Amino acid sequence: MSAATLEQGLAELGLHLSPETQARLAAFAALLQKWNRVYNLTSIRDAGQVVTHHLLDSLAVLPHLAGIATLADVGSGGGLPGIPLALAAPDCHPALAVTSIETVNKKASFQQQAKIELGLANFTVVNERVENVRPEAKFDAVISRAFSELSDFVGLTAHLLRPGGRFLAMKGVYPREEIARLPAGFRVVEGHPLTVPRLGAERHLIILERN
Ligand SMILES: C[S@@+](CC[C@H](N)C(=O)[O-])C[C@H]1O[C@@H](n2cnc3c(N)ncnc32)[C@H](O)[C@@H]1O
Repeated sequence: MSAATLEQGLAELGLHLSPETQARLAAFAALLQKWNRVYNLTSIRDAGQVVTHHLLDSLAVLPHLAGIATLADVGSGGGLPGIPLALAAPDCHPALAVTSIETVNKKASFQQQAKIELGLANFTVVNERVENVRPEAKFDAVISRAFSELSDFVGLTAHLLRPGGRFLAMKGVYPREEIARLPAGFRVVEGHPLTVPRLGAERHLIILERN
């Protein structure tokens, strides 16, 4: 993994993370690559692409998390975007706690191992189908990347949100057709184009609320 690519990418995102946090992000990337061989966590195997497609892509949403203290990452796979967000939070969003929900046991086990190895106090793993999760306290927001189309995302996760909570959907091209298929009771309140350094692909963060 190129530490310089990460450092430069973070600067382009306007994120000021300490050298220690950057080292922990690099350590997570190394864990992901190491365990990918066994657990098949991601199709991305190139070290540089792990930085752009996983670390920087996940962290690009950070400026849009203002006011959110509890965040559920649904269908998190190898811990994306949840683990990079939890790693960066102490430097730029100290109130943030991330709960990661993943149904596949081996992926959740990887995340638990990463939590232990990286000492992630603000990160919790739940190995369960999201529809079966009944949190003690509902979340300020739920986020997902590459999980499902918008209508399924809101349908499967609405029970996790506190009143006034928000759905954050990380998407590629602006998902006009998915928005048109949203069920009644949900609306898009913000749509942000995201520029992820060196990714070379469109990204959008779509923010939704209940009506
Ligand atoms: C395409 S992967 C995306 C993983 C990660 N978010 C990323 O961007 O790399 C979708 C993940 O959602 C998980 N998943 C699918 N249905 C789920 C459900 N009902 N509850 C929890 N996780 C689910 C799958 O096991 C898979 O790991």
